[in-house]
Amino acid sequence: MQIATPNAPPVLSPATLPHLIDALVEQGWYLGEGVLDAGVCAALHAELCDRAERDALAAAGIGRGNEHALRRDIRGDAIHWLDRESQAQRRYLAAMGELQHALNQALFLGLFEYEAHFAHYPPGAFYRKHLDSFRGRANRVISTVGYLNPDWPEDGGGEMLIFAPDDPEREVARVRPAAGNFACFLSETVPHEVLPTRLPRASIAGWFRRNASLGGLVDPAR
Ligand SMILES: O=C(O)CCC(=O)C(=O)O
Ligand SMILES: [Fe+2]
Repeated sequence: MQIATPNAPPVLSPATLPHLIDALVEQGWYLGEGVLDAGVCAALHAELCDRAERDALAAAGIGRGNEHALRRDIRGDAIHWLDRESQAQRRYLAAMGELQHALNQALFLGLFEYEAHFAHYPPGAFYRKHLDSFRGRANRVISTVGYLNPDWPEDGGGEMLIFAPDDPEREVARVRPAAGNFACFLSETVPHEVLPTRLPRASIAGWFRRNASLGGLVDPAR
């Protein structure tokens, strides 16, 4: 049971939950603008910038377990897995716990775990079009992205594009990585991409997982 800070507003406003669930069911993705608490975004942004300045981030790779590989031609961010170290992280994770509960109640998804990392994209970095999970390896079910950048200018770049599940060439939405914005989509079917950023770009990417360990095979967490 998460102990809430007295009088702290919820990080993800409860009023967004019904919209989020409807959008996931109808189109497979949800975008909310200004739905994350500004104070928590600012604290998380400061924490990530501090890590970036201290070189306390790891180059992000693709693939999990033994297949993990660094591919600068595919993604150029640097990451740090959330570890509950700060109050802001604990509040963000508590909000994702509430979201997990709401998704399980409404959609019977059996989500049992959430993993998330900070991501710092230096100028010029991007993440090519991809899916977050592959069919048949039922692990990541729902993806979330929370954006942390204050005052993102129109020409800042770094937008995330979402493509139609049934037509990966058709763009259906794009989100500016401005603080407060939040995206949520089906990990197995929704292609998405991060355009090259012009400014340092901060986000938290996270995934709700189902337990995918089968027949004694270990399912690597990351
Ligand atoms: O930061 C974003 O907008 C999305 C990142 C992403 O797609 C991922 O980390 O899998
Ligand atoms: Fe992704």
